[in-house]
Amino acid sequence: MTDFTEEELALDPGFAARFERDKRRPPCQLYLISPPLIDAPFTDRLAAALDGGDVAAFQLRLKGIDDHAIARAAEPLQKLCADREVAFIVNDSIALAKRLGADGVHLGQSDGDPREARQLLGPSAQIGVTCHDSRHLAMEAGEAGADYVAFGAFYPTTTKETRHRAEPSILSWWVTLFELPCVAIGGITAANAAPLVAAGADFLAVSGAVWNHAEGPRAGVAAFAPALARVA
Ligand SMILES: Cc1ncc(COP(=O)(O)OP(=O)(O)O)c(N)n1
Ligand SMILES: Cc1nc(C(=O)O)sc1CCOP(=O)(O)O
Ligand SMILES: [Mg+2]
Repeated sequence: MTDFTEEELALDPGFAARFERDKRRPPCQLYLISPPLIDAPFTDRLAAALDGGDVAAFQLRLKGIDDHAIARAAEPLQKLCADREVAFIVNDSIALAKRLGADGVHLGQSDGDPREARQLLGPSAQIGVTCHDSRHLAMEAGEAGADYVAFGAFYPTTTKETRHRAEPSILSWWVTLFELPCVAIGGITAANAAPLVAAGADFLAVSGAVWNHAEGPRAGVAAFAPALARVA
């Protein structure tokens, strides 16, 4: 443990703990979620978003269309992600993630068992699990072999109807106790992201703030850069 002066600790008692935590964890990164519906030019929009700054992962989250249509839409997007070394994650379906040879799958609480996903997708697949605002669900997901746990929604969102509201304290609780990465999701924008980063989020999962940015998706990603720098 680094030594801090009494003055430093009196000014901010949490500083030493955050300093040690942040030394252990890589900087917070963006995890981009697709809009629920896309059209053909979306590949160009994704390319523009990836030009805007570092994106660790892209999740294909299409709603209301069947797996064949998702598979067709996925092809150019998956190639683009591979070219840019961005992890390509499929939402909801273990079977579709397997069929596409995706880098991973994101599972909601009723989308399937992380153990089953591990068996089918193998040891290198990234398996994420929605845990809402529940410490219990997050510990269960960790025990089931998830590669990350996702908490949310932190803010109001128009991308999805949400029934759970999470507070930044669940992130700081998680990162104090566990090494497994945590994702924050729900209504996150460049303007409201700072408390989530300060609380220890390893990834910010973002959709609307990028795709609906007034100056386009490239600017949408670029806008997050200042917020992603963790300030102790
Ligand atoms: C990173 C991330 N976190 C949470 C979710 C939400 O998953 P789920 O609860 O299954 O809801 P849908 O996205 O399927 O509507 C997510 N997709 N990604
Ligand atoms: C897909 C999703 N899951 C959530 C959860 O709380 O589990 S919130 C959400 C929507 C994320 O999109 P945006 O960044 O536009 O709010
Ligand atoms: Mg789901």
